[in-house]
Amino acid sequence: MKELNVVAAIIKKDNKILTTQRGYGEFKGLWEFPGGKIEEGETKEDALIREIKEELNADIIVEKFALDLEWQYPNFYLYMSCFECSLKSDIKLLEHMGAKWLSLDEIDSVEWIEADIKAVNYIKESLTF
Ligand SMILES: Nc1nc2c([nH]c(=O)n2[C@H]2C[C@H](O)[C@@H](COP(=O)(O)OP(=O)(O)OP(=O)(O)O)O2)c(=O)[nH]1
Repeated sequence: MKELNVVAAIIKKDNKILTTQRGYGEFKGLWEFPGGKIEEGETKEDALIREIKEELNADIIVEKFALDLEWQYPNFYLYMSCFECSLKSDIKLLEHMGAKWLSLDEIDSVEWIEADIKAVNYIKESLTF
């Protein structure tokens, strides 16, 4: 079974977190944490900084490790590490079809990719703004 190693950013601003809507592929239309696959030779932090630049044309500060999650998809096994981050610049959507800043009350108002449930629970229970 193919394995994917992915990093994801829980980007915080003004007591809200950023979620982005996938613009292409099998999860098109679902909401996720921006990020992507770790490339050969990269640290997780390097990968996250690169991915956020590619997807949102933004610079971030990776503040702290949040959680690791795993998910069995029909065609691959996902390992995803999530980090709490903040923005050093504005965002511009280069790959996603939408973005929302969600307060804690609004976390369940979007349809998250099913694998993200543990990260969503982390936000509800353990996130430090
Ligand atoms: N970025 C991100 N990916 C997620 C989340 N949840 C989840 O299951 N995934 C899955 C979807 C994808 O299969 C994989 C991430 O790969 P990706 O396609 O975003 O990675 P990439 O930017 O390197 O992609 P690409 O160049 O191959 O299009 O992880 C999430 O919250 N954020």
